[in-house]
Amino acid sequence: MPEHSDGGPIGPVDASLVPRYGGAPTFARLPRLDQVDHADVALLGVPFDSGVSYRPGARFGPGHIRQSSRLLRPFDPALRAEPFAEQQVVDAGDVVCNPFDIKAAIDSVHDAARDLLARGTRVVALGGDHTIALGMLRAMAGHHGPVAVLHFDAHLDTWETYFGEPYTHGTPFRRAAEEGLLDERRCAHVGIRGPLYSALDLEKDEQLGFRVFSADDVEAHGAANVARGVRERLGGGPVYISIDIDVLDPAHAPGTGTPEIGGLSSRELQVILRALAGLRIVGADVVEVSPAYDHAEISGIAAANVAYTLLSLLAVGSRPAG
Ligand SMILES: N=C(N)NCCCC(=O)O
Ligand SMILES: [Zn+2]
Ligand SMILES: [Zn+2]
Repeated sequence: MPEHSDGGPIGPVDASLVPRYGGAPTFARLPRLDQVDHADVALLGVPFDSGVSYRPGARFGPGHIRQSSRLLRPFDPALRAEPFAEQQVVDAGDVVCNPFDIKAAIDSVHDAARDLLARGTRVVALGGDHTIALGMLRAMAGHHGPVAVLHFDAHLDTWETYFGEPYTHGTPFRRAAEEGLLDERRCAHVGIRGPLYSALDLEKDEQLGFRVFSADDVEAHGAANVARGVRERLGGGPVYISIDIDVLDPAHAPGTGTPEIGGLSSRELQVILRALAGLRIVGADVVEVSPAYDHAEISGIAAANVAYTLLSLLAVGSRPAG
């Protein structure tokens, strides 16, 4: 059982008392949702990858990210945060997603996130392929109204259809825009690169309300300057952060389904994420980790640490002002 610290949040199992390679397989060895009275934040596994266009396997992402989260420690020096002590964080287990019915799977993600939000619990989803962001965004907009999306990815994911199918991992943000879930004045992609289908892809993407901060922009201007531009774009309203692990260069995250060269380093991603402290983050996801293509847990550890930074940002953002 995880540690209770004098009536405050129940944190992870103490790694100085119980070896971190043993114990419960929850994210960071945190308590499960059913072990606490109230959760401020839940990690929610979404083992689903029926929306992929190339390499499969992201359905095994949640388990892999949890396994790779065992080395996380309680204090985040970069943000001067204690993400597990300042708020009650739990592992809410996995959504039951139908692998043969994509629409039904998106509904299941929506229902699970909606129910957590209704109980005052913010959600960080661990995918799964990028299709699942649509279910998350439906829940976010249902609760908060249209939200800004800050989307880290090599890919736009605003394409129209694949094989005539509207619900895939290359199309969630187009569907979300069509459904009115997004505040189109405040959305942005970070890390875009690689070949497109046509020059029109970028024009259509812009019409949906996205501003592109490309991987080349990060190289030319530096991560800190890009982060400043991103913050300006996002403004003060609710923000949903969606992180496709393929935003990282394949050297920094080989375990993914549609890798593209010339990506961000894990360091650059950390710099940009940490610069978001203080924004009104209402939810997030980390998607597209496909463990069969991973080596030495490189991608799993990147994803686990990115999720940790998201938890720190949520802790910092919910501190009383002043
Ligand atoms: N969401 C991710 N990772 N990839 C989308 C790529 C869609 C394509 O194959 O064109
Ligand atoms: Zn991608
Ligand atoms: Zn994606």
